[in-house]
Amino acid sequence: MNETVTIRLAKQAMKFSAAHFTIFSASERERLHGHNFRVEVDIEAHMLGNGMCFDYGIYKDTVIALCRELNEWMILPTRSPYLQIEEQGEHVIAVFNGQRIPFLRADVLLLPIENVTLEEFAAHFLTRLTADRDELRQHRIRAIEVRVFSGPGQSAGRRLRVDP
Ligand SMILES: Nc1nc2c(c(=O)[nH]1)N=C([C@H](O)[C@H](O)COP(=O)(O)OP(=O)(O)OP(=O)(O)O)CN2
Repeated sequence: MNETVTIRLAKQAMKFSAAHFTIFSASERERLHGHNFRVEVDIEAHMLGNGMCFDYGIYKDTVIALCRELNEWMILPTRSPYLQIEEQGEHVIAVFNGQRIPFLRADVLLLPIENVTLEEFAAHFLTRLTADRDELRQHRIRAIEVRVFSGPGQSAGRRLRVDP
């Protein structure tokens, strides 16, 4: 059974609201703002007989849980070449181009990404969804693509092919 199928997961619950600013260079960034982000996942897999591939409910729950992890935070990147992050008591200070931008620690989520962009969010979800390679092989998954939207008509997709 070598035929493949693509499962698309784009449930209403695959969303998160977050604040951020995109950094364009060592001296240029956006002002602080937020979005209602949406996530869609395409999973290409082999059919397993019985008229189906793997049970996609597993990944539906995982994507929704990952969205909840990112929901209602001010998100800062820990791997930016242009932003330093200092933690001082109850505050997190984002240091950018000589500016010191304070946030309450309780409002901040530090993510191991280079920039808070659609591309990096897509990579974050993809990394988490493909962490267990044995599970992917067990489900005979060939590739996963994650697409993150910052609003209608604006998204970035990242794709990973899984070695058989
Ligand atoms: N390659 C990328 N470029 C930009 C990104 C990104 O993630 N990757 N992100 C931004 C901004 O953060 C984002 O676009 C700002 O939102 P903006 O588009 O201005 O506002 P809306 O989402 O509300 O869209 P409208 O066109 O204003 O309706 C910029 N570049």
